[in-house]
Amino acid sequence: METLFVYIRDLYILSRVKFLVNLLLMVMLGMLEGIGVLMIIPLLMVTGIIPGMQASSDWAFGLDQFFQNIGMTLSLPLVLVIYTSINFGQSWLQRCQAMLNFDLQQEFAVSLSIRLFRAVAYAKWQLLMSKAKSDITNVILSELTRVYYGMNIFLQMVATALITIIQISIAFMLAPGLTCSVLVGVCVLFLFLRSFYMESRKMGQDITKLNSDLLFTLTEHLNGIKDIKSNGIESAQMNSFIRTRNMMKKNLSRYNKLQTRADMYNKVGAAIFISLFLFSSIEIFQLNPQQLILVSVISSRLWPKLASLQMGFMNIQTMLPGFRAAKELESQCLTAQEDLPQDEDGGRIELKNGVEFHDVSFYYESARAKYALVNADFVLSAGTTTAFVGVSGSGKSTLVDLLIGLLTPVKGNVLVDGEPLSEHLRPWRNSIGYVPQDPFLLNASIRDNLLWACPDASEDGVWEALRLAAIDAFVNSLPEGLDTVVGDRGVRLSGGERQRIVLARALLRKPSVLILDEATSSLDAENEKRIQQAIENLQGKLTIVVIAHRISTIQNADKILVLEQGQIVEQGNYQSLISNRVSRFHALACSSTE
Ligand SMILES: Nc1ncnc2c1ncn2[C@@H]1O[C@H](COP(=O)(O)OP(=O)(O)OP(=O)(O)O)[C@@H](O)[C@H]1O
Repeated sequence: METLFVYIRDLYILSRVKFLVNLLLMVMLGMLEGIGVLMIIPLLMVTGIIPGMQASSDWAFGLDQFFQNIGMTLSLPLVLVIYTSINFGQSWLQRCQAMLNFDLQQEFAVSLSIRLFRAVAYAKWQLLMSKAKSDITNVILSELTRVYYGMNIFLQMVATALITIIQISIAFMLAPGLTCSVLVGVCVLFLFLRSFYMESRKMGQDITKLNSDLLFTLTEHLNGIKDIKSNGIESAQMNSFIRTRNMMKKNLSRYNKLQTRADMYNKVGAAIFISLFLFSSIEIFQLNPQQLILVSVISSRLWPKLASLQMGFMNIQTMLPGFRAAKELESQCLTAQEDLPQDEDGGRIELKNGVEFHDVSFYYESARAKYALVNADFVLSAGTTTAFVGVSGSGKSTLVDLLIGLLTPVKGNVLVDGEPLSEHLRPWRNSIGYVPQDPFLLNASIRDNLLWACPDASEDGVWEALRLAAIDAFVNSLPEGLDTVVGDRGVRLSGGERQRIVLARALLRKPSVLILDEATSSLDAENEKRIQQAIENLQGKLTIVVIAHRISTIQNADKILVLEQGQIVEQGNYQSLISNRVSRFHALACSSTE
C-alpha cells in the first residue's frame, strides 16, 4: 500500500492540473458513456416517430418544449442532428482526454527516467560498482516502461472508482437497503479475490526478477562474446537464456490464468449478484416498477465497473514491484550521491605543488574486514611522473581511484595543492586525463570519440593530441581519416591503436594530471614502445601517474611506489630501488622479465 501512495504522490506532484483535469475528463466520459444511444429513443418517442409508443422522460419533453419556444419542431432530422452532435462532443472530449493522458504518461515517463538516470549518474562509484549493470538497465528500461503503462490503468481505475461511487450514491438514494446489501456482496467478492491481488503482486516481483535475469544473460553474453566464442561455450549461454525465457513464459501464462480466472469469477459473480438482486428487489424490498427499472439500470452498469476495478487493481499489483524497484534504486543512489556540482563547467585545477596522501586507509564496504589500502603516506609532486607497482591485488587501482576521488578514504586525507580533494571534486575531475586498461570507445568516428571528452576542441587541437599520443600517422593513413568509425567499443582497431586513441582523447583535455591505469599491459612490445615513447614525450609537461605491470616501462619515472597488501612498502627512483638486490622491487622486476 505504501508503494501505491508514493506512486500516486509522484504522479500528482508531476503535474497537478493535468492529473486532475485528466481524471475529471475520465469521470465525465464514464458518466456520459452511451448517452447518445440512451437519448435517441426518448427523443424519437417525443417526436411521435415511433407510432404507438409514449415517451416517459421529462427531459425529452423539456427539450421538445424548448424547441417549440424558439419556433422549431423536434423533427427526425433535428433529433439526428442532436444525436450526431452529442456523439461528436463525446468523441472530441475523448480525444482531448486521450491526448492529455498521453501527455501525462510521457511526462511521467520522461521525468521518472531522467530522475533515475541522474541519480545513477551522480551516485558514488562504490555503490555503482556493487550493482550489476544489467539490473540498472532493467530498472531504467523495462521496469519503468511497466510503470508508465500502469499509470493509464491506475487513472482509469480511479475514474471508475469515482463513477462507481456516484452510481452507488444514486442507488442508495433510490433504495438504501438494497444498495447496502449490494455493497456487502461487493465486499465479500473483494475479500474472496484478495488472494488474487497477493498473487498478482508476487508475479509482478517475479517479472522484475526475470526481466533482470534475462537482461543480465544478454548483456553478459554480448560483453563476453569474444571469450564465449573462443572457448566454444555458446550452448551454455544459450541454455541460460532459454531457461530464463521459458520461466518468463511460464510466469506470464500463470498471470494469464489468474486474470482469466478472476474474469470468470467476476462473470459468475455477476450472474449470482443479478439473480439475488432481482429476487431481493421483488420479494424482500418490494420496489415499485419505476424504482426497479432505475436500480436495475444502475446495477447492470455497476457490476462491470466493479469487475474492471478488480482487474485494474490486479494489474496495478503486478506493476507496483517495478515501481518499487525504481524507487529503491533511486533512493540508494540519492543517499550515495557524490558531493559534486552537476554543472560540469566547474573550472579546473592547474596543479602547482602536488597531491598529498596523508595516512590514507580504505576498505570496500563488501569486504570491511580487509583494508585494501593501509596508511598510505606520500606526495605526487606537480610535473613529475610517479609509478605504482605491486603484484595483483596489492591495491594499485584502489590508490588511483582514491586519487581521482572515485573512492573516499575511510581514514586520512587526500590533499590537492594543500586543499582537501573532496572540496574540489568537480574541478579536480575536470583536470584529470584517465586512460584505463580496457579503453572505452564509442561506436562512432575517431573524431567523435575524441570530441566526446572535449566538445570544444579545434581540429588543430585534435591533431596535436593525436601526435602526442603517437597515433597521428595511423589516423592519417586511414582512407576516411578522423571520420573512420571504430566499431563497438573500438573493435575495428587493434588494442594498441585503441589505447593510443584513448590516450589522445585524455590529452585533448589538456589535463593537469594524466593517469595511465595499466595502459600498456595488454600490448605487444612494438605498441608498448610507441605508448612508452608518447608518455616519455609528455614527461615534465604534466603530472603523470602510471600503474605498470612491466617494470621495464617505468624506468624513467621520477618516483616509484611499491605496494604490497595495501601498504606502500618501498618508494624511490628506479636506480635506488633496483640496486637493492633484496628489495621487493628487485624481486618484482625479476619476475616481470621472466
Ligand atoms: N569492489 C571491490 N570490493 C571488494 N574488494 C575489492 C574490490 N575491488 C578490489 N578489492 C580488493 O581490494 C584489494 C586491492 O585491489 P586493487 O584492485 O586495488 O588491486 P590491484 O593492485 O589494482 O590489482 P590488479 O593489479 O590485479 O588490478 C584486493 O584484495 C581486492 O580483492
